[in-house]
Amino acid sequence: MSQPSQKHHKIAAQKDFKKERNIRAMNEAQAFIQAKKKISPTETIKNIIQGIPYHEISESLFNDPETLQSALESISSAIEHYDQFYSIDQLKTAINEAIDSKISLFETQELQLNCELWKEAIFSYLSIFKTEIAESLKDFWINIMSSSQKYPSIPQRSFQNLHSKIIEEIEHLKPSNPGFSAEEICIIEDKEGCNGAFCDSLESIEKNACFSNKMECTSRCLCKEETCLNRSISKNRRKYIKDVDVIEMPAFGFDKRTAQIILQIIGKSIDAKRFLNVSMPIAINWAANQINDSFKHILQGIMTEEIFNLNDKYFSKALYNSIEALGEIYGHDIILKEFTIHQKGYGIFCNTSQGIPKNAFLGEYAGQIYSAGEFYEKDLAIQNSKNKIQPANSTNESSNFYTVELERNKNDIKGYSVFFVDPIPRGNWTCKINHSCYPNCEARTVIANGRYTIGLYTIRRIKSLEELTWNYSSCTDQIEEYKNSICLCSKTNCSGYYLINPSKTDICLPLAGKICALLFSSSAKITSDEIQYIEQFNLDKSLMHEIPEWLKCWTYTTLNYITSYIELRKNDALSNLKAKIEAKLSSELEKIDLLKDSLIKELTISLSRARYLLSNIPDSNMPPICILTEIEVLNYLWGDDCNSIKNQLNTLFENDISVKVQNLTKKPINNLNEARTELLKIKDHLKENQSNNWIYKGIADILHLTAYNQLFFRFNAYQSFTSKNIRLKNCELYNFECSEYYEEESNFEYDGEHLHRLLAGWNSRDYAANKSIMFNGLKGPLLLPSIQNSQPSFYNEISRIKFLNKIFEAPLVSWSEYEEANLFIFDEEAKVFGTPMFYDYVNKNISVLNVCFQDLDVQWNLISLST
Ligand SMILES: C[S@@+](CC[C@H](N)C(=O)[O-])C[C@H]1O[C@@H](n2cnc3c(N)ncnc32)[C@H](O)[C@@H]1O
Repeated sequence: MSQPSQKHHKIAAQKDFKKERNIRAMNEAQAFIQAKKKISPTETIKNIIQGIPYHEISESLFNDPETLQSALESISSAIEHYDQFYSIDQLKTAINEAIDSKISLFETQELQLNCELWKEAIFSYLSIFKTEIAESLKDFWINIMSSSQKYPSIPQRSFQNLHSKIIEEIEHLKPSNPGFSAEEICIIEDKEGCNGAFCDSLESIEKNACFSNKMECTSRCLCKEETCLNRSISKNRRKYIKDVDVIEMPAFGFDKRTAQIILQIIGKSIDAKRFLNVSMPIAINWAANQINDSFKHILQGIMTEEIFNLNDKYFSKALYNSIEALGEIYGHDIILKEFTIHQKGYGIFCNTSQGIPKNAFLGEYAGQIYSAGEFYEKDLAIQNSKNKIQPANSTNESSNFYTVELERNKNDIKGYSVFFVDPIPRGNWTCKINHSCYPNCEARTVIANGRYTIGLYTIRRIKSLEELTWNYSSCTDQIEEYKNSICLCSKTNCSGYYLINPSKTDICLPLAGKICALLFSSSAKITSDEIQYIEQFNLDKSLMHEIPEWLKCWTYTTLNYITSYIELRKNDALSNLKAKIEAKLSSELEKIDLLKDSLIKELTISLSRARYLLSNIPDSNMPPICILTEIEVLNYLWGDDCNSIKNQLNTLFENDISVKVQNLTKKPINNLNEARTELLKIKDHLKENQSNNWIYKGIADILHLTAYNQLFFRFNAYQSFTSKNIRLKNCELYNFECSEYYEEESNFEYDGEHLHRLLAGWNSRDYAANKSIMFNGLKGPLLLPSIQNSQPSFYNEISRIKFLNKIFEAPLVSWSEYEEANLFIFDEEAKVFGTPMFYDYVNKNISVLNVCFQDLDVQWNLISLST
């Protein structure tokens, strides 16, 4: 009986000081929060709880320091345990549990009662500071969101599975189209054996002599047959079998932005990263239903399922609480949008309870092998066929990234080459393995049974239920395609996209350089020294066989160009890194060597494609570019043709009596210099007599550039042609299962300038197909605006200065990249190309290109343009 009255007495006593205490504590806490502005939610809560005058609430508890200490510790650990995020309700539950677990340990009933009172006081304090807690949560969330905003995120994704049924047999060496002879291309010659070192792990195998030379280890090698990874395929070592060791099923993940948000909530400790990289993906993919609020559902699964350890449970609870707490403030629907999982099609998962060990051979990446020429030919035919049904660009479906490159080694007797393995018409389960930025498998080109093939191996131990992944390292130069390739690997180091955009790296040589190479190849004859130079690179012998002389010259010039470019990059690296440590320098040099390899790869692919085209073109000995002779230039500037500059000027000023251009163009001309002088006179006339008319000043500037140009060239158009029909299976075109019964024929119509675009864009695969990319690149540095069509009405003093500055600062940058230059119009049907900026570049690069060009003397002076 005494106890309840004691409680009443205590409560009455508390009422007296409650008001005063609340005000004081609130002031203290507020002062603290104000002083420290943005403190984390945990800190805010700790400050509030520490500010409570415990001795005033419960003297007897306070007089028992040991008990108080232990009770405070349990509250503290309850707060720490949930880490950064709290809602008031979550806190109450946590503190309730923490204090209740202590109450039964208190010896006297009085202490137990005091403790209850104390708990109530804490709750009332938390309610008083509700707004502060919510504010601090909001601040934290806003910080997280603003720093995660820069990462790519998928609003929604509809993945279309290309084909769900695939063959298990490896049929990758049988050509499906007549004329495609991949079978012979991929046979390798036998050589000596290795010394037995570095054969048993993928990390070290690069150092193995046979492997690095793309040779097969055999009984003549000193390595052990049972452990040699280079012999996995030929020895038919254990392969992992679908539906037994591995299983194909829908695969899910989240984007980089979500991964970053989670990391900021749970921290970046090793355990937190392990939770995100390993446990979360397992939970996501094995959750029974992936519905709207599945994120919370998945986290609940981790908290209850036995396969997840205490760390996983701890982090999933922290994350769960955060999502709940934020949902209470912002609304659950809004917060759940930031924690969404998406499907990435199907994937392959480890289906054995014991997992898969490191360095295990999984299987061959089976598929049809194509040479580069054949592969792109087929790709264009597929596009053509698809466009007939659905116009180009009308679909946002992400592209087909099933094809894998297979490189024949540069030491191979037949020379270096690149092939493409396409699993769509005939592949196996390995083509269903998804990409990851932190993969557990790797694809390697190996030699097995005398042939090149791609083997898939594990590079880490794979846990039961874990998804198998490898890093695609695939490039696309189409920015839209790149942007659509948002990666759902859900890893802490995710790069954001599963494709690489080469323009983001530095392998883009300027278009002027590529046109320059074409220009020199068309005017030169190949010498025996140059042939020897090409031979050093050991390019595929069949690629160089029976090709026109100009293409050999182009190969030489381009190789020379790549070598000089790489040398320049290395010299830069050496001078920049001199003061730095040697290890950094060697890794920088290694990167530059890799860049060289990738440039040579692109050159090889372009050559293979050019050969394919040339076999269809009857006039293939004609080079694609031709420099205009003096007479041709004279005709272009001052001839009677309606497109000559003189006649364009006449048409332009036909009705303008204030401009006496007609009179000036009547003068008979005997040579090129006279024509140039006349053009400059017209330029001066427009500038001086029409000083307020900026339209004329714009034309005058273009005339100036035309008159000073020393090098004009044109593209020789070849005959257009339609490629031979290619038989395509329905699975290559639609999302049906692959079947021999449904086939259709398709081809591609090549226009007369397809080859030019292909060679001018030799490290850009879509150049050939896309006319506008090349034309945009030519605008300005290689093609001047049309005088007749350009009447730059907004051309004024400011835009002129900006425009000239751009030319001086970056003479080779396409004009489509800056606003002022777009005041001019370019003739899409232009036949004659060339600008003084390009001529200047050609002259500067003569030594690099090692081609004689003396007959063009440099007279041009850009500075005179600005006056
Ligand atoms: C070789 S396939 C992999 C199997 C594919 N998921 C399927 O169901 O057929 C490559 C395609 O899978 C999807 N994919 C693979 N890895 C991905 C990732 N990390 N994120 C998003 N999508 C991915 C992309 O659509 C890609 O074009």
